[in-house]
Amino acid sequence: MNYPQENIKPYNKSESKAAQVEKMFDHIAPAYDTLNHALSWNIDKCWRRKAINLLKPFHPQHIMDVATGTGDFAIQACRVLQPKELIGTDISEGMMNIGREKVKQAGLSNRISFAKEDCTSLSFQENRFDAITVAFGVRNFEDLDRGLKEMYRVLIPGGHLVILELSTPEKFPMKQLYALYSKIVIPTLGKMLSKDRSAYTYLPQSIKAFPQGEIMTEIIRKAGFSQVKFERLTLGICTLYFATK
Ligand SMILES: C[S@@+](CC[C@H](N)C(=O)[O-])C[C@H]1O[C@@H](n2cnc3c(N)ncnc32)[C@H](O)[C@@H]1O
Repeated sequence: MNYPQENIKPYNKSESKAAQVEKMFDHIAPAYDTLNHALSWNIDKCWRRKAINLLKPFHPQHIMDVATGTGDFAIQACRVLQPKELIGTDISEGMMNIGREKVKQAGLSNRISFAKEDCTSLSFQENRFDAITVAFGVRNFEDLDRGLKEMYRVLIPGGHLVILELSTPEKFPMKQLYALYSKIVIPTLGKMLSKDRSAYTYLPQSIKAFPQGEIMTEIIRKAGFSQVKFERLTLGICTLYFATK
C-alpha cells in the first residue's frame, strides 16, 4: 500500500480493493450514467471534451480507454479523434455491457471494442497503443503505481496519456460548498438512485484521499512518463493530467 486511497474500500476491510470495486460497479452499473450526469450537473461532458482535445494534434490511431465503464469517454473520443481502433478496458463486465449496447446504438461497433482487463496487470504487449485515456478510474486502482507502469509499458515511445480525476477544491468558497455537497448530496442521491449507499460514501472518501495536483504529477513521473502537466478544472473539482512516454 503506497497511497491512502488504496486502503479505502467500498464494503469491508478484508476483501481486496479490486474485487470490491468490481462488485460495486457491477451493482451500480444500471444507475451509473444517470447518477454521473446528475451529480456533476453534466459538467463531466465538458471535462471529457477538454481531455480528448489534448490528443487531437497527435492523431492517435490505436487508443485504449482504461476504466472505460459504460463507454461515454470511448464514444466521444472515437467521434472526435476517428482512430482505426479504440479498445475500452475495465474490470466490470456490468459496466461494459451497458457500454457495448451504447456503442452498438452509436454505430461504432466496427471501431470500438471492449475487453475485461485489470489495468494493474494488462495482457497487451509493449508499445501497443499510441494514446491511453482514463476518466475517473485511477482513484479506484488497488495499486496506482502498478497501473501507471502498465500504461507506460503498453504505450509507444512518444505516445500520450490523458487522465481525468475528481479532486478536492482547495479554495474558499468552493472548498466549503464541495465539503457539504460530498457529505450530504452525493451519498443521499447516490443511495436513492443506485440503492447502494456504500458506493456513494466510498466516492467522496476516495476523492478526499487521492493524491492531486503536484503530488499526482510526481507519481506519474515516477512511473516513467515525461512532460507531465496538470490543469485544475471547475475550481478544482476535477483535475486533468497529460503525460508523454
Ligand atoms: C467511475 S467509473 C468511470 C467510467 C468511465 N471512464 C467514465 O468516464 O464514466 C470507474 C471505472 O473504473 C473501473 N476500474 C476500477 N478499477 C479498475 C482497474 N484496476 N482496471 C480497470 N478498470 C478499473 C471500474 O470498474 C469502473 O467502471
